[in-house]
Order: sequence, then structure tokens, then C-alpha cells
Amino acid sequence: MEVGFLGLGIMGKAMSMNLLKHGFKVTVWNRTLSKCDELVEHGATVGETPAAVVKKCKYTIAMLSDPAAALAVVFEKDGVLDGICSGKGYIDMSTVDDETSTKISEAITTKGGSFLEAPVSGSKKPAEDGQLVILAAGEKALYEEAIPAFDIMGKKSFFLGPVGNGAKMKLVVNMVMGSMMNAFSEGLELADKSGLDPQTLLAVLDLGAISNPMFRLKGPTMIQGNYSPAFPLKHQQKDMRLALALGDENAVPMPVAAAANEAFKKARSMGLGDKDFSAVYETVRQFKPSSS
Ligand SMILES: NC(=O)C1=CN([C@@H]2O[C@H](COP(=O)(O)OP(=O)(O)OC[C@H]3O[C@@H](n4cnc5c(N)ncnc54)[C@H](OP(=O)(O)O)[C@@H]3O)[C@@H](O)[C@H]2O)C=CC1
Ligand SMILES: O=CC(=O)O
Repeated sequence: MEVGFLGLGIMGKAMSMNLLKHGFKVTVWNRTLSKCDELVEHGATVGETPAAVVKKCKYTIAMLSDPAAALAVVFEKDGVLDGICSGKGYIDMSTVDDETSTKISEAITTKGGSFLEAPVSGSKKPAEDGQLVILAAGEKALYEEAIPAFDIMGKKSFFLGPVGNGAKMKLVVNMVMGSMMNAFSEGLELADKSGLDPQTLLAVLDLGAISNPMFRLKGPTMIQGNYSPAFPLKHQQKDMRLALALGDENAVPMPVAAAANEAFKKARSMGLGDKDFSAVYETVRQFKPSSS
């Protein structure tokens, strides 16, 4: 099966590599073309533009940074819209808001193509291991056609109904995750400043009711101050911003998420946007008393 793949960042590279390793023929495109090289070494073909990829493949997957990127790849010259037609599918797995997804869906379906949004939960390692959780919504027939690929990239796929529901589910999940990361950062700092061993805090947390893989995975590297990016902080802040907008639309008070968003914004202003989202720890860690 020939599939297209647009966007070879942290996630797209791992996901398309898995498809290749499991026997899919993959045609890739990335704005910075040099990022295609490693995929080519593993058997991928390169398309010169998104339109060229879409013209060649029965369906094309995209994994792009944010709404602006997702819209650019579809609507700009030689973009997805220039290649899409009846019988072809477009699957956007980027994390965007439902308005962006709906705009893309309308443009694709107006040209006769079919559209599925399918954002994912899970970071670099789950992407490498084919352990993502896929949150699909849109054209059911395209979802069913894509199941063999989803089964390679993920451990579980959900079909959530009409376009927008996948985007919303992903934003709700990441709103919770971003808020938890901030509470965790404050807990680490509080333990440290009050004379406790943060490593012992990790052990205690891991044995109790709020034990979770994120604390387990990120805790040790945060204590070391190692923020090598798996999930870039700028993307987590984008997700908080989009989730807060969804809260506005639905009149849902979200004071905890709003505070977490401010912390991620502060981290971005400190130059930490390209670090892992756990670098938000630095926003509380920096306020060290000068002599004590
Ligand atoms: N990393 C993670 O843990 C997870 C990320 N996500 C979501 O997946 C998406 C991708 O994340 P990730 O791979 O980490 O991000 P990266 O920042 O590593 O990659 C972003 C990709 O988007 C491309 N891009 C950005 N702007 C444009 C544009 N204007 N036109 C064309 N291409 C563009 C980049 O191209 P170029 O190489 O040229 O810059 C790159 O291929 C995001 O929506 C993120 O929120 C979801 C789950 C987990
Ligand atoms: O969007 C990020 C994730 O870890 O999921």
C-alpha cells in the first residue's frame, strides 16, 4: 500500500519510519527537505511538494506543528488541495483546534476527497514504539481504510464521530497533561526547598494513587535539568491556548489550565520553547533565594 506522509518532525519521522518498517511504501515530504534523507535510506520516496505526494498516493497523512502549518500545507500553492480529488483521502494527525480541522475538511471534501482528523496521544517514544493512542473523527470509510496504518503507529484507535471531536478530545487530554506537569514541577521544587529529597518524592508518588507514566518518565530527567525535547514546550503551550479557547466557547471555567498556560508562556519567554515541555519546571526553579 502506497501512503503519503507530510511533516517529518519528531513525531512524523518516527511514525513514517514505522510504516516503512512494516512494509508500507511511503512517499514523504517535509518543508525542510533534508529531513527526508533518513527516511529515504529506509526505502521512502520523496515527493517534491504536498500536491505531488497526494497525486501519487491513495491517502496521505500529515503531522505538522500547529494550525498555521496545517493550513499552509493544504491551502498554499502546490499544497494538498492541488492534488486531492475523488477517491483520495487526507488524514491530518497534527494537534489543531476543531475550527482548523473543519476548514481543512470542507476544502478537501469540496474537491471530492475524503478527510479524517486523527491527532495522537503519546510522545516520541510511543511514536517510535508504535504505541500511540489515535483519536480519529470524520469520514468513517477513510478511518476503516487507514486501520492497517493506525495499527502500526498506535496501540489503540478511537473513532469519535464528526470532524472536530478528535481535535477536541486531544485538547482536553493535553490540557489535563499540561496542568499536571505544572503541579508536578511545583511539587518537585517544594520538596527540594523544604529539605526533602526530590528522588524520594518520585518514589512516594509512584506508589500512590497519582502514580503515572509521565511523572515516572519525566521526573528523573527534570531533576537533572535535562530537557531534551520529546514533546516541545512550544507545542504544549499551543495546546493549552487552544484548549482555553475551547473552554471560552463552552463557558467552562478553567483557572488551573489558565495558570498552567501562563507558566508555559513564561517558559517560552525564557527561551525554552524548543526544549521538552517538562522544562516548565525552570519557571519555578529559577526563583532561588540568593543566600540561604
Ligand atoms: N512531540 C510529541 O510528543 C507530540 C506531538 N504532537 C503533535 O504533533 C504535531 C507534530 O509534533 P512534533 O513532531 O513534535 O513537532 P516538530 O516541531 O518536531 O515538527 C513540526 C513539523 O511541522 C513542520 N512545519 C512547521 N511549520 C510548517 C509550515 N508552515 N509549513 C510546512 N511544514 C511546517 C516542520 O517542518 P520543518 O522540519 O521544515 O520545520 C516539521 O515537519 C504537533 O501538532 C504536536 O502538538 C502530538 C503528540 C505528541
Ligand atoms: O501531545 C503530546 C503527548 O504526549 O501526547
